[in-house]
Amino acid sequence: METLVVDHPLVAHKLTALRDVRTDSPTFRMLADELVTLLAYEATRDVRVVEVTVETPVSPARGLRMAKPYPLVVPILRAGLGMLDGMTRLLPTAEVGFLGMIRDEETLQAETYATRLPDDLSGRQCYVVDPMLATGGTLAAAIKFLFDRGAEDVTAICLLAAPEGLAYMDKTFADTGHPIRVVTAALDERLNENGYIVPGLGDAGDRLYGVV
Ligand SMILES: O=P(O)(O)OC[C@H]1O[C@H](OP(=O)(O)OP(=O)(O)O)[C@H](O)[C@@H]1O
Ligand SMILES: O=c1cc[nH]c(=O)[nH]1
Ligand SMILES: [Mg+2]
Repeated sequence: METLVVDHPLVAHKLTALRDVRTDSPTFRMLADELVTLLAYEATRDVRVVEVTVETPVSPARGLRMAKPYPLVVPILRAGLGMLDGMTRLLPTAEVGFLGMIRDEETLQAETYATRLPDDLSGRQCYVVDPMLATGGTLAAAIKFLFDRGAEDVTAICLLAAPEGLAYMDKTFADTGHPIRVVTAALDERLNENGYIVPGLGDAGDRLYGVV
Protein backbone atom coordinates (compact mmCIF):
# COMPACT_ATOMS: atom_id res chain seq x y z
CA MET A 1 0.00 0.00 0.00
CA GLU A 2 1.20 3.46 -0.86
CA THR A 3 0.59 6.41 1.46
CA LEU A 4 0.88 10.02 0.42
CA VAL A 5 0.72 12.82 2.99
CA VAL A 6 0.12 15.98 0.98
CA ASP A 7 2.66 18.50 2.19
CA HIS A 8 1.47 21.94 1.11
CA PRO A 9 1.04 25.17 3.09
CA LEU A 10 -2.52 25.73 1.82
CA VAL A 11 -3.51 22.23 2.90
CA ALA A 12 -1.94 22.78 6.33
CA HIS A 13 -3.65 26.16 6.72
CA LYS A 14 -7.10 24.81 5.90
CA LEU A 15 -6.60 21.68 8.00
CA THR A 16 -5.60 23.76 11.03
CA ALA A 17 -8.82 25.79 10.72
CA LEU A 18 -10.79 22.54 10.33
CA ARG A 19 -9.33 21.09 13.53
CA ASP A 20 -10.16 24.22 15.55
CA VAL A 21 -13.01 23.45 17.95
CA ARG A 22 -14.38 27.00 17.36
CA THR A 23 -14.99 26.29 13.64
CA ASP A 24 -18.75 26.08 13.04
CA SER A 25 -20.50 23.57 10.73
CA PRO A 26 -20.90 25.88 7.69
CA THR A 27 -17.20 26.78 7.79
CA PHE A 28 -16.23 23.16 8.46
CA ARG A 29 -18.16 22.05 5.36
CA MET A 30 -16.52 24.73 3.24
CA LEU A 31 -13.03 23.81 4.44
CA ALA A 32 -13.60 20.07 3.90
CA ASP A 33 -14.78 20.84 0.36
CA GLU A 34 -11.73 22.99 -0.38
CA LEU A 35 -9.36 20.42 1.11
CA VAL A 36 -10.70 17.53 -0.93
CA THR A 37 -10.12 19.49 -4.12
CA LEU A 38 -6.48 20.02 -3.18
CA LEU A 39 -6.02 16.37 -2.17
CA ALA A 40 -7.83 15.08 -5.25
CA TYR A 41 -5.39 16.94 -7.47
CA GLU A 42 -2.62 14.71 -6.08
CA ALA A 43 -4.77 11.60 -5.73
CA THR A 44 -5.74 11.60 -9.42
CA ARG A 45 -2.19 11.80 -10.75
CA ASP A 46 -2.56 8.24 -12.09
CA VAL A 47 -6.07 8.62 -13.46
CA ARG A 48 -6.30 6.89 -16.84
CA VAL A 49 -6.26 9.13 -19.89
CA VAL A 50 -6.08 8.61 -23.66
CA GLU A 51 -4.31 10.68 -26.27
CA VAL A 52 -6.56 12.77 -28.50
CA THR A 53 -6.16 15.48 -31.08
CA VAL A 54 -8.33 18.62 -31.09
CA GLU A 55 -8.45 21.53 -33.50
CA THR A 56 -7.49 24.85 -31.94
CA PRO A 57 -8.45 27.99 -33.93
CA VAL A 58 -4.87 27.81 -35.24
CA SER A 59 -3.87 24.18 -35.74
CA PRO A 60 -4.34 20.62 -34.54
CA ALA A 61 -3.10 20.05 -30.97
CA ARG A 62 -2.39 16.78 -29.28
CA GLY A 63 -3.71 16.36 -25.75
CA LEU A 64 -5.25 13.98 -23.22
CA ARG A 65 -8.79 13.11 -22.31
CA MET A 66 -10.13 10.98 -19.46
CA ALA A 67 -10.31 7.34 -20.53
CA LYS A 68 -13.39 5.13 -20.29
CA PRO A 69 -14.56 3.45 -18.16
CA TYR A 70 -14.66 6.62 -16.10
CA PRO A 71 -13.63 6.40 -12.44
CA LEU A 72 -16.04 5.61 -9.64
CA VAL A 73 -16.16 7.92 -6.63
CA VAL A 74 -17.48 6.35 -3.43
CA PRO A 75 -18.26 8.52 -0.39
CA ILE A 76 -18.64 6.58 2.88
CA LEU A 77 -21.78 7.96 4.50
CA ARG A 78 -22.25 10.01 6.46
CA ALA A 79 -19.05 12.04 6.81
CA GLY A 80 -17.74 11.14 3.34
CA LEU A 81 -20.62 13.07 1.79
CA GLY A 82 -18.81 16.22 2.86
CA MET A 83 -16.10 15.34 0.34
CA LEU A 84 -18.26 14.32 -2.61
CA ASP A 85 -18.92 17.68 -4.28
CA GLY A 86 -15.21 18.53 -4.29
CA MET A 87 -14.47 15.24 -6.05
CA THR A 88 -17.18 15.49 -8.69
CA ARG A 89 -16.18 19.09 -9.43
CA LEU A 90 -12.74 17.78 -10.36
CA LEU A 91 -13.98 14.55 -11.99
CA PRO A 92 -17.31 15.56 -13.56
CA THR A 93 -17.57 12.39 -15.68
CA ALA A 94 -17.04 10.08 -12.69
CA GLU A 95 -19.83 7.78 -11.62
CA VAL A 96 -20.80 7.84 -7.95
CA GLY A 97 -21.49 4.82 -5.74
CA PHE A 98 -22.53 4.96 -2.09
CA LEU A 99 -21.61 3.04 1.03
CA GLY A 100 -23.31 3.73 4.34
CA MET A 101 -21.17 2.58 7.24
CA ILE A 102 -21.18 3.30 10.95
CA ARG A 103 -18.59 2.41 13.52
CA ASP A 104 -19.93 0.96 16.78
CA GLU A 105 -18.46 3.33 19.34
CA GLU A 106 -18.07 0.51 21.92
CA THR A 107 -16.51 -2.25 19.82
CA LEU A 108 -15.06 0.07 17.11
CA GLN A 109 -16.33 -2.43 14.51
CA ALA A 110 -17.74 -1.01 11.28
CA GLU A 111 -21.26 -2.00 10.26
CA THR A 112 -22.62 -1.51 6.73
CA TYR A 113 -26.18 -0.16 6.50
CA ALA A 114 -26.32 0.78 2.80
CA THR A 115 -24.63 -0.29 -0.43
CA ARG A 116 -25.39 1.23 -3.81
CA LEU A 117 -22.53 0.33 -6.12
CA PRO A 118 -22.33 -0.88 -9.73
CA ASP A 119 -22.33 -4.72 -9.72
CA ASP A 120 -19.37 -4.97 -12.06
CA LEU A 121 -16.35 -2.79 -11.39
CA SER A 122 -13.99 -4.65 -13.75
CA GLY A 123 -11.26 -2.35 -14.94
CA ARG A 124 -12.52 0.59 -12.86
CA GLN A 125 -10.38 3.01 -10.94
CA CYS A 126 -12.14 3.83 -7.67
CA TYR A 127 -11.76 6.80 -5.33
CA VAL A 128 -13.14 6.30 -1.83
CA VAL A 129 -13.66 9.44 0.22
CA ASP A 130 -13.99 9.56 4.00
CA PRO A 131 -12.47 12.27 6.19
CA MET A 132 -11.26 9.95 8.97
CA LEU A 133 -9.04 6.85 8.85
CA ALA A 134 -8.90 5.84 12.53
CA THR A 135 -8.69 2.08 13.26
CA GLY A 136 -9.02 1.46 9.52
CA GLY A 137 -11.93 -0.97 9.97
CA THR A 138 -14.38 1.16 7.98
CA LEU A 139 -12.07 1.89 5.06
CA ALA A 140 -10.81 -1.70 4.82
CA ALA A 141 -14.40 -3.02 4.69
CA ALA A 142 -15.31 -0.42 2.04
CA ILE A 143 -12.33 -1.31 -0.13
CA LYS A 144 -13.15 -5.03 0.13
CA PHE A 145 -16.59 -4.31 -1.36
CA LEU A 146 -14.90 -2.68 -4.36
CA PHE A 147 -12.31 -5.40 -4.98
CA ASP A 148 -14.99 -8.08 -4.58
CA ARG A 149 -16.77 -6.44 -7.53
CA GLY A 150 -13.64 -6.40 -9.67
CA ALA A 151 -12.23 -2.90 -9.11
CA GLU A 152 -8.81 -2.47 -10.68
CA ASP A 153 -7.26 -0.13 -8.15
CA VAL A 154 -8.49 1.93 -5.23
CA THR A 155 -7.34 5.28 -3.95
CA ALA A 156 -8.67 6.46 -0.59
CA ILE A 157 -8.73 10.18 0.13
CA CYS A 158 -8.88 11.12 3.81
CA LEU A 159 -8.42 14.35 5.68
CA LEU A 160 -6.73 12.67 8.65
CA ALA A 161 -5.12 9.26 9.15
CA ALA A 162 -3.87 7.52 12.31
CA PRO A 163 -0.78 5.29 12.22
CA GLU A 164 -2.86 2.42 13.64
CA GLY A 165 -5.29 2.68 10.72
CA LEU A 166 -2.58 2.70 8.10
CA ALA A 167 -0.93 -0.34 9.73
CA TYR A 168 -4.29 -2.16 9.73
CA MET A 169 -4.82 -1.39 6.05
CA ASP A 170 -1.31 -2.59 5.24
CA LYS A 171 -1.87 -5.85 7.10
CA THR A 172 -5.33 -6.44 5.61
CA PHE A 173 -4.30 -6.02 1.98
CA ALA A 174 -0.65 -7.13 2.20
CA ASP A 175 -0.97 -10.44 0.34
CA THR A 176 -3.86 -9.58 -1.94
CA GLY A 177 -1.80 -7.95 -4.69
CA HIS A 178 -4.41 -5.20 -5.00
CA PRO A 179 -3.02 -1.74 -5.70
CA ILE A 180 -4.17 0.65 -2.95
CA ARG A 181 -3.18 4.22 -2.25
CA VAL A 182 -4.11 6.40 0.71
CA VAL A 183 -3.86 10.15 0.23
CA THR A 184 -4.26 12.25 3.35
CA ALA A 185 -3.79 15.84 4.48
CA ALA A 186 -2.01 14.71 7.67
CA LEU A 187 -0.78 11.67 9.54
CA ASP A 188 -1.68 12.27 13.19
CA GLU A 189 -0.05 10.88 16.36
CA ARG A 190 -2.26 8.05 17.54
CA LEU A 191 -5.71 6.89 18.60
CA ASN A 192 -7.02 7.55 22.10
CA GLU A 193 -8.78 4.97 24.31
CA ASN A 194 -12.09 5.73 22.53
CA GLY A 195 -10.65 5.15 19.08
CA TYR A 196 -10.53 8.86 18.23
CA ILE A 197 -7.64 10.35 16.31
CA VAL A 198 -5.27 12.52 18.41
CA PRO A 199 -5.03 15.45 17.98
CA GLY A 200 -7.64 14.89 15.26
CA LEU A 201 -10.67 17.07 14.77
CA GLY A 202 -13.31 15.23 16.81
CA ASP A 203 -16.27 13.49 15.16
CA ALA A 204 -16.19 14.49 11.51
CA GLY A 205 -19.82 13.50 10.83
CA ASP A 206 -21.11 15.52 13.77
CA ARG A 207 -19.00 18.54 12.86
CA LEU A 208 -20.25 18.42 9.26
CA TYR A 209 -23.89 17.68 9.88
CA GLY A 210 -24.63 18.00 13.60
CA VAL A 211 -25.30 15.29 16.15
CA VAL A 212 -28.00 12.78 15.15
O1 LIG B 1 -11.27 3.93 10.91
P1 LIG B 1 -12.46 3.63 11.78
O2 LIG B 1 -12.05 3.32 13.19
O3 LIG B 1 -13.35 2.60 11.19
O4 LIG B 1 -13.30 4.99 11.93
C1 LIG B 1 -13.48 5.89 10.90
C2 LIG B 1 -14.93 6.02 10.55
O5 LIG B 1 -15.64 6.69 11.61
C3 LIG B 1 -16.33 7.83 11.08
O6 LIG B 1 -17.62 7.53 10.66
P2 LIG B 1 -18.78 7.19 11.71
O7 LIG B 1 -18.80 5.73 12.02
O8 LIG B 1 -18.68 8.11 12.89
O9 LIG B 1 -20.09 7.50 10.89
P3 LIG B 1 -20.66 8.91 10.40
O10 LIG B 1 -19.89 9.24 9.15
O11 LIG B 1 -22.10 8.64 10.14
O12 LIG B 1 -20.43 9.93 11.46
C4 LIG B 1 -15.46 8.21 9.89
O13 LIG B 1 -16.11 9.08 9.01
C5 LIG B 1 -15.07 6.89 9.31
O14 LIG B 1 -16.06 6.35 8.46
O1 LIG C 1 -11.31 10.73 15.38
C1 LIG C 1 -12.27 10.18 14.80
C2 LIG C 1 -12.33 8.77 14.66
C3 LIG C 1 -13.39 8.23 13.99
N1 LIG C 1 -14.34 9.04 13.50
C4 LIG C 1 -14.30 10.39 13.63
O2 LIG C 1 -15.19 11.09 13.14
N2 LIG C 1 -13.26 10.91 14.28
MG1 LIG D 1 -19.23 9.98 13.10
